[in-house]
Amino acid sequence: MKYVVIKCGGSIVADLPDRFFQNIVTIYKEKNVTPIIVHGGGPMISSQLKQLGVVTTFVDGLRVTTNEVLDVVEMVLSGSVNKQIVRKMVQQGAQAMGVSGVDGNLLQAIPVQHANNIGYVGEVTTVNKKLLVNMINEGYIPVVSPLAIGTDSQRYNINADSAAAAIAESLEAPLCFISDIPGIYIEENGKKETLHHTNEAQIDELIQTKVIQGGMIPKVKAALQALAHHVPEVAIVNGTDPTSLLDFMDGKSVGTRIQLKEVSHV
Ligand SMILES: Nc1ncnc2c1ncn2[C@@H]1O[C@H](COP(=O)(O)OP(=O)(O)O)[C@@H](O)[C@H]1O
Ligand SMILES: CC(=O)N[C@@H](CCC(=O)OP(=O)(O)O)C(=O)O
Repeated sequence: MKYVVIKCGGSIVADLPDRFFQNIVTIYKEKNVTPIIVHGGGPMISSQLKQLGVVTTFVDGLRVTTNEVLDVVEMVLSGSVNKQIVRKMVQQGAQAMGVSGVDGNLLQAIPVQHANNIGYVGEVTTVNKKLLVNMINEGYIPVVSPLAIGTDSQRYNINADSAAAAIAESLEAPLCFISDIPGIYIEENGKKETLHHTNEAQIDELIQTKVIQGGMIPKVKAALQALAHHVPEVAIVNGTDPTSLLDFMDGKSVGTRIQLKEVSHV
């Protein structure tokens, strides 16, 4: 069976047009490729924390996660955002099933290694592929929220880009990041340009020079990690562009394609 992992960023989820969800159904029903949706929800978590008067901070694009923060992360991601996406898919005539990475041990994690103490932030060690495949065989499109469980039953907050990469690795499936930008920007002669292709060496340089910042850091790191572990293709595309996802599926030039090594594109 052919799969594609579609990661919907929290920056764009609320603005994704019906057409985007129709395109996912087209991929499933007409192209015979099974989509697995993984979503974020960073801005929604931040706004809920703000309403509760909890200060939130990020280190290298990862949210410092105390137990108090973790409660809100789980409520927002596995509750409202996950169900919003499931409903959108159902509206387009698909059977979708929302699960958190905690359910059925879908995502198992250990604490992320970081120089600072960033709390209950995890990195995925195991994906329960059998559970995903069972859901798919029953005719459901999985919609996954990025929490995970540890061997000690501790919950972990997982950056959604890295959760999507781990799932793509386990299925050896292409990975498409849906975001609020048309791809990775660079500055050329004082003008913002979108890179059509990039690779590990250039990404390292763009992080060093702070051209790539914030939430883009875990995204490109997840992309490179996935490519190093049998994921055949990765791109970052804009979710409001009506054809970007279908163009990605058709191998057309869209957004920023990421490769490990520089390849000539003439
Ligand atoms: N070089 C860059 N090119 C494009 N976006 C960048 C770059 N550096 C930082 N960003 C930021 O990364 C954001 C996308 O990452 P993130 O906020 O985590 O979104 P998502 O919701 O897709 O996970 C963009 O909205 C932009 O503000
Ligand atoms: C550890 C960590 O940072 N987790 C993220 C999980 C959500 C996420 O990644 O959402 P986006 O895809 O919208 O960025 C967070 O708490 O914001």
